[in-house]
Amino acid sequence: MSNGGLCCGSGPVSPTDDTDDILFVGLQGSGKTLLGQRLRTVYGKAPTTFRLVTTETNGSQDFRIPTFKGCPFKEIRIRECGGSMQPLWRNWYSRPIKAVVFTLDVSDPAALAAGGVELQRVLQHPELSSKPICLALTKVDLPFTATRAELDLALGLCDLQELYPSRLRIMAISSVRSPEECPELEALVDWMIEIKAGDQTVLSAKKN
Ligand SMILES: Nc1nc2c(ncn2[C@@H]2O[C@H](COP(=O)(O)OP(=O)(O)OP(=O)(O)O)[C@@H](O)[C@H]2O)c(=O)[nH]1
Ligand SMILES: [Mg+2]
Repeated sequence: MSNGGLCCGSGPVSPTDDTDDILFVGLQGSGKTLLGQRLRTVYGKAPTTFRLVTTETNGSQDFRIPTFKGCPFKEIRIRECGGSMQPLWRNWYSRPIKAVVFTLDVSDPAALAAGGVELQRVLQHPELSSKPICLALTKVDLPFTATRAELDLALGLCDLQELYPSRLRIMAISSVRSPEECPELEALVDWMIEIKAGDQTVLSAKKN
C-alpha cells in the first residue's frame, strides 16, 4: 500500500518542511488513513483493488489528493497525524495549513465522549481560531452508529454549528463506500479545494 511519505520512527516527531494544505486529526482508529486513501479516488484513478486494510499511523503521513480537470492546482496535500500522537498534534497547528479535518468514529460509543473533548480542543485552539474545521463523522456504513440526534445530545453538535456557523462543517462519511455510493466524499474534496483556492467560484470550472 502506498501512503505517500511516511514520517515516523523513534526520534521526536516534528512537522516536516513540506507545505501541507489540510491537517487530519482524530482519535486512534477513527478513520483518517482510510479516508485519505479513499479521497484519492474521488478525482483520481481508482485502483482496481482498493484495500480496506490500514495500519496504525505512528507519527504522521501525507496524502496527495488529485483535483478535477480544470482546477488551478493539481493536488491537495493532506497531513495525517496519528491518534497515538495526540499530545503532539498541536505541533502542526502553527504550520501554514489552511484547514483541519477532525474524524469522529460514530460507530464507537465508547470513544464518542473522548472524541468530543478533542474536537472542542481543536475548535478552541488559538492557533486554529481562523481556520475552517470539518467534522467528518466516519464509518456511517456500519449498522450501529450514533444518530445525528444522539450526537447533538451527547456532543452538542447543533450548539457548535450555531457557535461556528461559517467555520464548522459537518459531513457523514463512509470510506468503505465508493465516491458514487457516498457523495459526501466528493463534497469533502470540493470543500478542501475551495479552501485551498480561497475562492468559492473555483468549483464552477468542474461543470465546464
Ligand atoms: N466500516 C468502516 N470501517 C472504516 C471506515 N474508515 C476506517 N475504517 C476502518 O477502521 C480501522 C481504523 O481506520 P484508520 O483509517 O486506520 O484509522 P486512523 O484514524 O488512521 O487511526 P490511527 O492511524 O491509529 O490514528 C481500519 O480497520 C479501517 O479499515 C469506514 O468508513 N467504514
Ligand atoms: Mg492512520
